[in-house]
Amino acid sequence: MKIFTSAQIHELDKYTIEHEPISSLNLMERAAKALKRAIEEEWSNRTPVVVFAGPGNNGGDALAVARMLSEDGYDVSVYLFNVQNKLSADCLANKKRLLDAKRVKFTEITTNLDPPKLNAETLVVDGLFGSGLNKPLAGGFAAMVKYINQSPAKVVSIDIPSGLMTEDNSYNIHANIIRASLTLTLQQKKLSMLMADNQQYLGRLRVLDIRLSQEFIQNTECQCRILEENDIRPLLKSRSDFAHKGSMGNALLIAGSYGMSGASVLATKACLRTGAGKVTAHTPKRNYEIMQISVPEAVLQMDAEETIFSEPVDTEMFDALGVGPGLGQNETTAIALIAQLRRATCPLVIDADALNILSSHRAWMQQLPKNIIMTPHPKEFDRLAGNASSSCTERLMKASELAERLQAYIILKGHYSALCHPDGKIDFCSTGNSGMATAGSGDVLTGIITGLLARGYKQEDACRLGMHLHGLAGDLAAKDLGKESLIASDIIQYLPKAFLRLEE
Ligand SMILES: NC(=O)C1=CN([C@@H]2O[C@H](COP(=O)(O)OP(=O)(O)OC[C@H]3O[C@@H](n4cnc5c(N)ncnc54)[C@H](OP(=O)(O)O)[C@@H]3O)[C@@H](O)[C@H]2O)[C@@H](O)CC1
Ligand SMILES: Nc1ncnc2c1ncn2[C@@H]1O[C@H](COP(=O)(O)OP(=O)(O)O)[C@@H](O)[C@H]1O
Ligand SMILES: [K+]
Repeated sequence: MKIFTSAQIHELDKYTIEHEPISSLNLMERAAKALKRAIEEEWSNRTPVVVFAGPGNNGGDALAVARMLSEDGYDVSVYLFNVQNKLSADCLANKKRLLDAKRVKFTEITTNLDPPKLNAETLVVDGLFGSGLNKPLAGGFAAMVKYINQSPAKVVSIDIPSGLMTEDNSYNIHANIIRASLTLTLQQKKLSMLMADNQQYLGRLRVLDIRLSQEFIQNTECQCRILEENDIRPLLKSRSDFAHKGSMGNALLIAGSYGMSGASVLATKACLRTGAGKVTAHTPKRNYEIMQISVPEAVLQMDAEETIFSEPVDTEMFDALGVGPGLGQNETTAIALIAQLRRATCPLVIDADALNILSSHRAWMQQLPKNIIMTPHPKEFDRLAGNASSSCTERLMKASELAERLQAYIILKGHYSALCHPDGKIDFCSTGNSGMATAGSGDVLTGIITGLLARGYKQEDACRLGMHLHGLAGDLAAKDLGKESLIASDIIQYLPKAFLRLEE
């Protein structure tokens, strides 16, 4: 699914009107029908409805929805905000249709509003502003939003909670954004809807297909998209009948320190489960028995040190290197790590403590080879960037800039993990669930991506497929085991089923 900007959404709207062709008023009618249907699926016509409509097309949608709900027997009161005496053409047309229908209580607000009582039974339809919002809400609109938010009423937002920007909300006024129970967004999710810090406004999110031009959607380039199973399936490599372990990729993982051998166990197992022919784990001596017993399929390469990673190793015979999980941040390890990164001859994934080490030696970042893959979670990214971001969108934009500057692939992990490409594009992962918020999940991802690189996937495909498989395995595990009890090893255990699902 492509994520268009508000400017592109506007173009898409226009293109559909011109090329379907359909009048803009009929397109609004189509959107309103879809909205009305979705509302009726959740609330019966015994629910009193209060509609707040703004002056633009979001308000137009709301007025059309009000008319349709009233036709279906709902008791509807409408408040149309027209403080500048300027309504969009379709909003005005829908005001007329609504008044002609004569079924609703209608108030047009031109100065001050004496707000209606909103109780727990009331359903508020929020159609104040949609994708045309161009600055934070203030004045009477802000007061209205606060009034709605403080009421016990349920709120359904049309297209986007009023006050929330389609893209960046870093500088928005957060108290002046509607907190919806349900958001019915039109055609596609908006960028701001993927950010963790905006979830509080959205409530449940549903996307309604209003049949905007597929031709435009397919032919228009955009910076961001959500990867779906259809995008991922074609990436899968087949396995030749004549495959042997020497032809299926040779992976190296440098992971684990004393007390953190589990990280290397998880990464190594995940790497094996991803199909690599051979996996070598380089780890401190003291982890020998643990590794040997936990992952008998792996080849072990012991560090000279008992408890830490201390010396770079030759990577010439390997097809991929993953480094970082459970590595610790000892100064000796830091020096070994940077030497390792400099001399690595194969594709590289760096994660966890390897990223933390880079954060405390940021000058070294300039020496990183191109096309390196980094997999920070938000805190690791903030350390890497040198300062905390004020919002998730700001962090994402910084990650995208860093990926361009370093010519690297950066996976900013979370719900909707974001893969930032060296060319500025961003792919969001659609799989994964909150059950995966458990220690070790990230080590599993590092193992998976390293395994895919060893199997011969190009960096961008290894990242895309790796994120998707990781989340899908987590989703399949959660289906059987529930989210609460899920642990990182379960993700590994469900990797085979994730592959099977993609191969279906
Ligand atoms: N995309 C589609 O395919 C379809 C879209 N549809 C619907 O259209 C919606 C987009 O409609 P839209 O473009 O008219 O914008 P909308 O959000 O109603 O607001 C614009 C008005 O708000 C004003 N304004 C802005 N910020 C403000 C502020 N802070 N405080 C005060 N005023 C502010 C702005 O005034 P301006 O600043 O431009 O003078 C202008 O008057 C979209 O979300 C969806 O619901 C469907 O009908 C059909 C298919
Ligand atoms: N709520 C969630 N939804 C989807 N994926 C999640 C969620 N929470 C965590 N994950 C995934 O789990 C992994 C956690 O990684 P990380 O924080 O590095 O864990 P650790 O360092 O403990 O191994 C990431 O890939 C992340 O995308
Ligand atoms: K809205």
